[in-house]
Amino acid sequence: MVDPDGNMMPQSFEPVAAELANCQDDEAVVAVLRDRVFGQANLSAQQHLTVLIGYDTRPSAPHLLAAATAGVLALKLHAVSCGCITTPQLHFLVHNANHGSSSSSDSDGSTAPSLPSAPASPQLQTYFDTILGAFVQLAGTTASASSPTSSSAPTSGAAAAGGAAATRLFVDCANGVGAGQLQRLVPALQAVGIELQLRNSGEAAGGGQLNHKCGADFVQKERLPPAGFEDVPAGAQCCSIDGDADRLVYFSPQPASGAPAAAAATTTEGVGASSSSCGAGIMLLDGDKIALLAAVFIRDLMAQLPQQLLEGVKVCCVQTAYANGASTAFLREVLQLPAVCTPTGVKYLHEAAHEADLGVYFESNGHGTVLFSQQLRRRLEAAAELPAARELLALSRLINQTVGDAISGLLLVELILRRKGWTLADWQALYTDLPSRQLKLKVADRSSITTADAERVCVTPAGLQQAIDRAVSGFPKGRAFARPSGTEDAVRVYAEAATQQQADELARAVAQEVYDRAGGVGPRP
Ligand SMILES: CC(=O)N[C@H]1[C@@H](OP(=O)(O)O)O[C@H](CO)[C@@H](O)[C@@H]1O
Repeated sequence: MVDPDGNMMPQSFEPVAAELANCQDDEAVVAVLRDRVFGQANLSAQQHLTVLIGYDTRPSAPHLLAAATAGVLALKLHAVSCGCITTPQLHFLVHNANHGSSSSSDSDGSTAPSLPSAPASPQLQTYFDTILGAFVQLAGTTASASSPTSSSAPTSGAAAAGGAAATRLFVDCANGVGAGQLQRLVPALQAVGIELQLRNSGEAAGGGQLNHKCGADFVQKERLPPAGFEDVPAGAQCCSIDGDADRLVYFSPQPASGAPAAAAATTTEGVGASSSSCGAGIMLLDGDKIALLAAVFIRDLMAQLPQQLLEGVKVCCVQTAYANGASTAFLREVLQLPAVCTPTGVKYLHEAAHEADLGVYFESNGHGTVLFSQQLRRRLEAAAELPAARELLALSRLINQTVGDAISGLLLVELILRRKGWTLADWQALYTDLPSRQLKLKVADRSSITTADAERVCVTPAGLQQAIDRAVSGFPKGRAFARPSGTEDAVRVYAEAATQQQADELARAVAQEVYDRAGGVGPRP
């Protein structure tokens, strides 16, 4: 079962959803929710339950808001409207309502720059205060020791806190709900030396279309600058969020005549196993690169703590099979961190990251966050006289603890680049991606393909995995897998190899095996 965002619902909810689908009228729906959903909350009085409701900028929002509110009131529960907000902000507010505020009050006293005139609800204000307060604390405490951030496109704007040069960041908002929230941050970020230039804010004549030729998924899959970036200079610092602002990738447009950034693999998807190259476009810093940037920063902070404080503390980085092999090798061999692989879908990554005390998780498409366990936070709080302990705690406030969040992710990346004095090219040079290729094709019934080992091995149809293994063995540094999409009627193929041409060839060879053995539909790849 898939939710509107395309994510699989928790299995425990599937029987409830089936019961709801069978309800004949509203009363029956209310009864199922009361008995099967809120009953599980194990609360003595349902009046204590408050339901937080947010909405986005789509035309369906007023209708859905009215329906959801009516449903909550029918259950005689308290409804709180959180306004037009991003998905991760709503997660944050629910978490805060349950666990009490983890606002910037336990910081080192740095105060967040005040927000602009745009009124935020008190709950939302807590969100902004928390992440901005943490940013200021982390940027300020070592401002004198760290090199100034040197953006490839420096501005003459306000000087950053601590005297660093300002960074101009072009943000592709995917014409989604994140635009308005980032707009609120513009003056506050200007005060700390980040000049946001928002594009695709949904304000173009007629309103830009959500995620159309823009957004994190477009940029990551097509390796092209989004629409609306035609005038952005080559080498500029840019990022792209998606429509509901839970994914983030960074990129830098490359000169039209120049080759694509050496490290960037070209990846294009297309039904029918199209493998056309996008050509030179951008230097991409995807979710893998964000995860590794965070991991490097965290490892450096942890290295400043006494060994005994970290005794038994489990740190891990969670990826999926789509993570570039070079990122996994860097994690294991250079950072000496365990890399865990889960099936595709953030619910799996989130769960695996929760098992560690400090779990960094990101899908390559830019959806992810860093989770700190309660136990680790307590230990750090007890050692708060140590600057690195205070900074790790601040990091746990800067990064949304509930779900991937493009806004707090953006602050995380900007903070680390500033602290390290890195440009995007420096960050890209952390490791060199193996060239890769993604394809997708249609088969008669994609459920005929079943997988194991975090989707890296095909169990059925019989013989497919052996055929993939044979294809892979012909390519140096070759790796490939095929899996049925959870959100589209397609089978996705991923391949990487020593050269782009080989990655393309391997992907096509695997797509052909899938086509032949799993009932391909349409032209053979
Ligand atoms: C290769 C890829 O990007 N897959 C995406 C996509 O899932 P598929 O199961 O591959 O269709 O949508 C999911 C939901 O948004 C996201 O979590 C996942 O990363």
